[in-house]
Amino acid sequence: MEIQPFFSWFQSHNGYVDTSTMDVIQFPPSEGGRGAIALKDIPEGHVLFSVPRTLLLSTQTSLLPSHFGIDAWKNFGLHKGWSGLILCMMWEAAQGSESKWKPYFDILPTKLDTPMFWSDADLAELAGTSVVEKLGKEEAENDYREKIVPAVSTRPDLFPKEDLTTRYSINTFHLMGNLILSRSFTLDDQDEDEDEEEEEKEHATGDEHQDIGNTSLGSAMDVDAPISATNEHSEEEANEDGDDDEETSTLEVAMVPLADILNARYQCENVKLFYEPDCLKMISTRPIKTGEQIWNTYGDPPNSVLLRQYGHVDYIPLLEGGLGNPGDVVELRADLLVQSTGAEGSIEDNPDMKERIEFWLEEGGDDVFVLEAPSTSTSIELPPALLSFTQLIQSEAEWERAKSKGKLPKPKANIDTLKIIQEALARRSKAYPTTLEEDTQLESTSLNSLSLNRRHALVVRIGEKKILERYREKVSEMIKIMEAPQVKKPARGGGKRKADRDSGEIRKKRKEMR
Ligand SMILES: C[S@@+](CC[C@H](N)C(=O)[O-])C[C@H]1O[C@@H](n2cnc3c(N)ncnc32)[C@H](O)[C@@H]1O
Repeated sequence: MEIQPFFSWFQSHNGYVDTSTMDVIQFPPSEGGRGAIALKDIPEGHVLFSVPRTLLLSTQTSLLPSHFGIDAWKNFGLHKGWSGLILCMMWEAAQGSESKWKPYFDILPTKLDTPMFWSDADLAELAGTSVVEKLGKEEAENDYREKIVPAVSTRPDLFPKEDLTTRYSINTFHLMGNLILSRSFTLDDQDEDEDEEEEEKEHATGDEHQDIGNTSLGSAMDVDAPISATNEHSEEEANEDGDDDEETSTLEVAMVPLADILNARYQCENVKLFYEPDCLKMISTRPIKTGEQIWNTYGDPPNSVLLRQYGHVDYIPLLEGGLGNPGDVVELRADLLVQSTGAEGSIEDNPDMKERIEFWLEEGGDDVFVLEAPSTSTSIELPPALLSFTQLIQSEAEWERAKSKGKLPKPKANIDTLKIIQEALARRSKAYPTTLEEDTQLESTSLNSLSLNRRHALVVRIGEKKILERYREKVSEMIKIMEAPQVKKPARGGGKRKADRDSGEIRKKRKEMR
């Protein structure tokens, strides 16, 4: 796709792009495909391009909501969640050259690799990973049926009947939804920005630019797992139902032409988007050498999130060897820990357990524990929240103490807690139909002959399974140390026997664990 007509449109609408410094070219698929390249050495703090706010495509800038009528827009629930922006995009695209954004639509992809578009057979390859349960296809399609279809059918003047099965079809809805998912930016409310800027000036921080953050902080298709609550990554994900919580109501989700042409890779970011009252500026955050790719950041999420939101994975050298995403995580759901206590039946049928869980949630606990990839070969730590929760569900004494003090248990590792975690990790591993050994074998023999979707699924699975394996080893080791008999020091004598040396080691480790 030729980029020049897009550049001409961009510049003729007061967009600025330093074409002597950057260009848009085709990189290999493993480097993101189309992206931006530095044409010369770029110092830190250089403005590569600036996008006037009038060029952003959002429900605030599209003419559709006012043509439709703001009251009607609200009556159909289009002011909540992401369906309003999806409808604006479908409508703007349908206007062809009548739309201000025609040259922008001309360069947007028409096919995406996100799992929303995968066959069931390919989706099965993701079983056990956290991609499938968060896909939200059903919820998105409910939105389509309940908001979009009724809205478009009332206004044949805006949405001609002959366009309904093409330009306003469920497929177009998913395409636009996933374009938002992989390319949109979430902007703070402008008035608030101005207030903040005032404040900044008062505090004279010296930084004149407001940092916008990264692309795509969520989408209409984003939903949480049945009992999962927020975790580190879900903060980056907007909620699909667009509930009127204050957080989402002051945010504007917008497509930002040109800013969304930048690829990203784990910790490669060399530019960032900053906002000013009238425009958004892409500014280098470190020096960039001639010929290097200009990388934005998507927040360095794990591969499960990268794949679900963007349709690609990071596959780069890892500290411990092999390739993958250093930001990978595994999610361990609280209900798996409950099942691993041996508690019979569902939580609903177990009033005692239900009370403990409610207490946990009321005290601010999450119902998913995130196990992060170790940053070095020795640095695995069990998340304190995981230990605290397991204490709460396992120990009568801890539960009584927690209730009487109104405080969650201290995160302690004892044999009983660790055995429950060990069992939960074992069950978590069984959620994948294949083993780590089978997957790594496939990776070493056939990765490149697999289809793109299967390759991506394999990389996501391996990343999660490797982390699980490390945590399982760690927990087994902790249990072994705790179960080892305490050996008394020999009263006297010369060289220690091996058993004694080992127990010395064990004593040392026990100390470290306390
Ligand atoms: C914000 S767009 C970036 C521009 C995009 N390459 C284009 O041609 O328009 C995000 C999309 O770029 C691709 N992408 C970005 N970074 C990538 C990477 N490191 N590896 C592979 N694909 C990447 C993914 O398809 C993703 O959904």
